[in-house]
Amino acid sequence: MAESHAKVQKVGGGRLCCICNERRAALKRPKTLEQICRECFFAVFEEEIHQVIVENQLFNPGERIAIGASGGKDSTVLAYVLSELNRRHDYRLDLFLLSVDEGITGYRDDSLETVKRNEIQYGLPLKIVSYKDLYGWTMDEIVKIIGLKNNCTFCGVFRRQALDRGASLLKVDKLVTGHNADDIAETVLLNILRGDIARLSRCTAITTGEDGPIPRCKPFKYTYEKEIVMYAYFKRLDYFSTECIYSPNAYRGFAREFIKDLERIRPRAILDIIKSGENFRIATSTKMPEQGTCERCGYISSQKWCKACVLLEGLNRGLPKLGIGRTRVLDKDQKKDLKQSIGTKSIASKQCGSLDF
Ligand SMILES: Nc1ncnc2c1ncn2[C@@H]1O[C@H](COP(=O)(O)OP(=O)(O)OP(=O)(O)O)[C@@H](O)[C@H]1O
Repeated sequence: MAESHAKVQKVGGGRLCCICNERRAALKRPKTLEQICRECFFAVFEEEIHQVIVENQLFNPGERIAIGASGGKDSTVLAYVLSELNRRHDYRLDLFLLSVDEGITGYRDDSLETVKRNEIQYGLPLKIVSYKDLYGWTMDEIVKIIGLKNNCTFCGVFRRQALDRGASLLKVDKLVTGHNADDIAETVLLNILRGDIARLSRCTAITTGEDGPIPRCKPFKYTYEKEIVMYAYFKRLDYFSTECIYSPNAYRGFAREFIKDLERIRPRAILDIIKSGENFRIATSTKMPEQGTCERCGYISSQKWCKACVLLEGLNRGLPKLGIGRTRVLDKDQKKDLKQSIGTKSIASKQCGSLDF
């Protein structure tokens, strides 16, 4: 509701909450610009997420659910709110925290300490899987070789698979992540800017991977980042707020700033971009990649080898740019050898590994 529509009353110099009309307003809700009190903010924030869960039938009673927990604000609020809603509405879910340790000194080691505290605070069992154990490399080691420019490709591709592997170790039915409305609007824009039709057609789905090993859901699909921060602040949740030290992704940064500018002028812009993304119709003549399985590790892939295996092969052969479209670094024989083993003409990838949720 726009502020002009909200019934605004004042008491002793302060406005009354436009929802309960009893308590003093403590904040202006970023999504609607309503002046509301803290208690009503908690109630509407949680109720909207509950409605998204119910309307989209995200869970079934008795399911085991892993929460992708990075220690950051989004996944911390997700873990907290999901445990609350699970109790309040008797979802009957078995919740777990699942963290991926990418091996980034001074960043992930600190944020994992936060997740370990969350494990105790929320009473949710925690499983940690690491890049070092799964792939034999930490991100610190990869960055030493590849530099800062393309490291997000490695990290995004490896994390996606690591979360699936962790989820399968936990034997869960689904994995939920803290991707919020801002993240999704940003990804819609990036996929348009890159002309990535395949990703554009799936990036707004609230549940993905239903045909893969473990479906993924985004209960915060319509939740604004600013509201998540406010919720965490007012609830005094314990989360880690430092940005990744290896994340210079300038292109995504511009998209993010652009969306924040639009939001300042018109808060609904975020929801409208998501809606536009949902309503794109892909021409039937557009060729879409066919999903199969990686011949090497068995993970889902539209090529002979999955992206993680291609990147890993490059690292292990001392040719780290192999999977990021730098085939110029190879001589003729190496290129031929590579094509045979990977079974694809083009192994070029997108710059950012996190365009797929
Ligand atoms: N290392 C990790 N371990 C487990 N889950 C992760 C990890 N990194 C990201 N995720 C999951 O993916 C979601 C989106 O991650 P992203 O890197 O975009 O971080 P973010 O938007 O800052 O989220 P957060 O505030 O939770 O860190 C997170 O909310 C979380 O659910």
